[in-house]
Amino acid sequence: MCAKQLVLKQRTKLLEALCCGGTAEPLDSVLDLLLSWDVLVWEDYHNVQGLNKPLYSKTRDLLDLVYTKGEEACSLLLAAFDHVLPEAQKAGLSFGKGNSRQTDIKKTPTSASEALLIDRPALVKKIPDHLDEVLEALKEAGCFTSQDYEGVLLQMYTRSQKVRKLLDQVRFRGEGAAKVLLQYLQHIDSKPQRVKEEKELSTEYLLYKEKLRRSVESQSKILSTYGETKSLFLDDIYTDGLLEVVQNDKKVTALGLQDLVGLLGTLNEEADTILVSGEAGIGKSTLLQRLHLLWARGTLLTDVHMLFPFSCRILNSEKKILSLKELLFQHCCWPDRGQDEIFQFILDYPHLVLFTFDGLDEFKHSFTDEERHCCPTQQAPVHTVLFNLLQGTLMKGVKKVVTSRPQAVGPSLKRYLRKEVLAKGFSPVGIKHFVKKHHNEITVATQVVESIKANTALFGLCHIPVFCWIISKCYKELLGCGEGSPQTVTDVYLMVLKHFLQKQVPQQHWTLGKGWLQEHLELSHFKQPIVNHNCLVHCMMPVADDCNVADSTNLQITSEFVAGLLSQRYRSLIEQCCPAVLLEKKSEKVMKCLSKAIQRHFKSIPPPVKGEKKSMHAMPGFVWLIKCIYEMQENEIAKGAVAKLEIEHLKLTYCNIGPVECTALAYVLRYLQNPIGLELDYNSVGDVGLEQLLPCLHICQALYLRNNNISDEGIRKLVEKGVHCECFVKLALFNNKLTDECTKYFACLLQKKKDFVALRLGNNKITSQGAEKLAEGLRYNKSLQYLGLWGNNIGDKGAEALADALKDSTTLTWLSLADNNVGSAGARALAELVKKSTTPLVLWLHPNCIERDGVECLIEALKVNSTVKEVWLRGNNLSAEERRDSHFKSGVRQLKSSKKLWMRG
Ligand SMILES: Nc1ncnc2c1ncn2[C@@H]1O[C@H](COP(=O)(O)OP(=O)(O)OP(=O)(O)O)[C@@H](O)[C@H]1O
Repeated sequence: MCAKQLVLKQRTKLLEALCCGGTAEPLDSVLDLLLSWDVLVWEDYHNVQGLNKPLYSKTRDLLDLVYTKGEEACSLLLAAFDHVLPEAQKAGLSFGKGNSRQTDIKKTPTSASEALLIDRPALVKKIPDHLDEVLEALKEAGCFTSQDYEGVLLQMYTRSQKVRKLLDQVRFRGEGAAKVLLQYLQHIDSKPQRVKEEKELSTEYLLYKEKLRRSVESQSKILSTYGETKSLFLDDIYTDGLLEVVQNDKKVTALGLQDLVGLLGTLNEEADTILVSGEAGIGKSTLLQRLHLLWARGTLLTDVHMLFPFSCRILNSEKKILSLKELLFQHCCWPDRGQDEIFQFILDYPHLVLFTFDGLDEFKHSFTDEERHCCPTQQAPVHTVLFNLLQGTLMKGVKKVVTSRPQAVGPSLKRYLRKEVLAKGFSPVGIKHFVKKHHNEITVATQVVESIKANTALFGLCHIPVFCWIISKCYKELLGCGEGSPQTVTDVYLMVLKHFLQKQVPQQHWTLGKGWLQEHLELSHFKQPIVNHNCLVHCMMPVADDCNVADSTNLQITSEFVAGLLSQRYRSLIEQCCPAVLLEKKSEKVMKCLSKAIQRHFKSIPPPVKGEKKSMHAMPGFVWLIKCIYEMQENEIAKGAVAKLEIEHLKLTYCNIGPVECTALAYVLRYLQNPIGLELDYNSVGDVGLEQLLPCLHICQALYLRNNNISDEGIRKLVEKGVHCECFVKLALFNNKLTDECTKYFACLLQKKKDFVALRLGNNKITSQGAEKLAEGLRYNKSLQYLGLWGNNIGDKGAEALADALKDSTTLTWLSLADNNVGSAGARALAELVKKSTTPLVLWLHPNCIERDGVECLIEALKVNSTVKEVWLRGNNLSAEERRDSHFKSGVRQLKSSKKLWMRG
């Protein structure tokens, strides 16, 4: 389709993509590019910008104007959109072939004004850091009046808008002004930007900075825990948790606290807001507190001069309208003198300032970008100020870190995020460190660690720091309970209850069984019953009514607990608040609700496309339902909920599944009647979660665990069980933490399971040694169809070993050794495999370092064997000359046209 047609056909989508953020920045950036590429002349630009035109009208006018300019202009317009829009907003749009050649070649300017026009997109990025000095230079040279000067600095403009105003004004002032600006910019290039030296800064500023640091330090030194009287110093207890970012290519990368504000994981360079998201109790507030403390001590974020910490819960109580200036000074730290000067520093050096907002999920207003507010000294309701800060309409350039539970962050906020950091709680080593820090006595710490490790369900729970804290706090109950250690969240909550009750009663009552708890609940140490029977079933109503429970984390947490309390195990505990018969009824009702809700989920699956499996993609709330069932610990309920379900594939990608969720899933899914493919890609299963999944491995025909932080140890346990599971035949482990160590387990799996079909191990750290080990297992296997090792480093030796082991295979149809450092020696060995293959094999060898002789061997092999389907060789080591060689070309041409060979040249 030609560019004009693309613009016309996608008009609505283009309009929406450019304007949906509500800010003029994307449109302005497109206009900059079009001016620079000569698609628009100055007059066009002013016509589009118009006076007081709404954003949508401006964009419509631009689309109309460029459309009338013809095919080439439309092609460049699409290229500009492609350039400006963030990836998330490009979905569903086609930008055609683009006009990349033209956009890459810069015209040679014939005047200073033209040079500024051609470089406009780059200047808009560069000048903001030097705005004041550039303005001074223009004023000094007599090119700008005071009015011009002030007109550029109006507070309603963002930083890049100020630069555009400056450039427009320079153009208006003529060639002389343009020359002065160009000269000054050349001068800037040779000297790095610097903040005023500390000694040049006023005493007021320095005193304030010190006061702010001291205030932040004293606020963050002590960990605020639930109802503790004793102070707990953050330094004594802080344990590093796991942090991850999802990059643009969907790759998950681990992150340290020092990288939180850095470039790693940036998705949208224009945005300033960094989100730290994670489930309840995963440690978001504690992480922020640590960040504050380290900044205040000058050991982290050393380039940040001022850090302003906010709590969204406290902001809720702000009823007055107030300006940003008032918000900063009244809520964080009051300047004793020089308010204006200090605030001016913040405005002048936004990149040296950081705002943090803890607990956005607790803020009573939901995020919206409908109300604009961009003036830092103008008053507005606190939610308007906060939302405009997060969007970047207000104080563009100041980095903001905001924490929230995931449910509270919708798509409207996501589009303003610079990056999203996922807090994933403690690693197994982290759990050990935390417990050791918590207990001074090493013997107690060791006992607690041992008893956590001995119970895998509890071990899973402890990766959530708040549970780790509870367990450590209630260690006496854990170690001396005599009724088995906690398995469910309900068990843990009741343990806390015992802990508090125990503090109120004399020492002789220290046998802490369930009976003890019941006795004390009945003795009514509390004036009111702990649980009101009306609230019990009420909590479960959203399930019955099919409301969107996924929106409310607190409701989810409460109803999990309620489900646990209503189970057979604990019902007796609450008999005092409700007659037994009624309780029985309520419990039955809850069970029905859960079972029905699961059925409803499955009924919503559309009928499978012919030839495809009946697949269900879990809706929000599915995992929570499973967790409620787990809390009840009654096999019959789990069985009743899933036994009759007919699905072949269950997709739970990006569902925030960690070890706790794995325990619940395995508990319920083990009752499925027919084997399924269980897809858990892009979660945080880890080795602990993988172990938790083992009880349901017998119903897994396929297990997909891409991007899940799994290491060799996890694989050891998986294979130990997997070899005995009859229907388990496919495994995908792309992008985990696997090394050569795991290949001996896979070799054993392949050797013992004669029907294993697919093994995908791409993007791990397997070398030639691992490949050789794997080959030992492959020699015995007569069933494998798919073997994926893309993005490892098996080299020639590994390729030779695999080719040799697979040469007699009658089943292999896909082998990926793409990006594995394979050279010609490996290619020659693989050519033998290609020659002998009796299957429609597809072989991926792109990109590697195969040279001409290796490629020729593969081509010869392909000519000999017509059953082989495809060989991919793009991105290997052939020079342009070799590719042009006529003999070589004729060999390739025929294979390429029959689509058997994929290579360039
Ligand atoms: N990194 C850590 N080191 C030591 N203890 C931690 C850490 N993270 C969390 N904790 C413990 O877990 C408790 C809960 O953590 P925190 O309040 O930070 O979680 P959160 O994710 O902010 O929870 P919510 O979403 O409920 O606000 C803390 O009070 C502390 O006892």
